[in-house]
Amino acid sequence: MLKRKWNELADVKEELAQRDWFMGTSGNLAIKVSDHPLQFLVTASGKDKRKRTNDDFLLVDEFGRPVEENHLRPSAETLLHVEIYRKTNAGCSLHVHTIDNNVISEVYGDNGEVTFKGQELIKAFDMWEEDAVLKIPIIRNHAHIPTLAHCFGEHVTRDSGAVLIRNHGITVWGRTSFEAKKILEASEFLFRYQLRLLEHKPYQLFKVV
Ligand SMILES: CSC[C@@H](O)[C@@H](O)C(=O)COP(=O)(O)O
Ligand SMILES: [Zn+2]
Repeated sequence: MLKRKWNELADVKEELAQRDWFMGTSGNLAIKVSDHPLQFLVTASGKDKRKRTNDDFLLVDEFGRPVEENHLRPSAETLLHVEIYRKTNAGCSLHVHTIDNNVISEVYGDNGEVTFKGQELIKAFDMWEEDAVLKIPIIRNHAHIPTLAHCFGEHVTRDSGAVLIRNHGITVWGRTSFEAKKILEASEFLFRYQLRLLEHKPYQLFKVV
């Protein structure tokens, strides 16, 4: 089981690396391994996530503490992943920094959310109605990680979702790694679309959905 989950997360990491979504060692990923006790694999802190090595992940418990002591440190943002696995049935959570998600978080940060409507790709969030509105919350980038995790956790109410951290990045989660990756890719598509749209229609910034 552990080996299978390890390889699954390593494959996701490789795909996201191919998209160049781990600039400057940023980003962290996690995958649940067991519910009782709650344990998940998380990326080791500060690594170049474009490389595939035997030190890429370590197993942590429900508090984000390593299950076995070794030379690896869990991601500095492990507590955000803890929020997800404690509160939902999610199986995988992904955090990346991209230019697009950072710019969107700054442009819409004062609103506390960015909304999308009338876009085919919001179906990736399981929203199928024609007039559905997707809201992605934007939270402050608290340097104190327990505070950041607490603010983040207030938006973790479903088994899949996405939260932007202002001028930092996005964290998404899903029941499976497939779903988490789908939500991440759809979010980045929507962000790039919105930024491109603003180049052509700057007044769209003030449009209320
Ligand atoms: C220099 S990368 C930025 C980090 O502070 C952090 O935001 C991040 O995403 C990666 O931290 P990590 O501890 O490697 O998981
Ligand atoms: Zn980060």
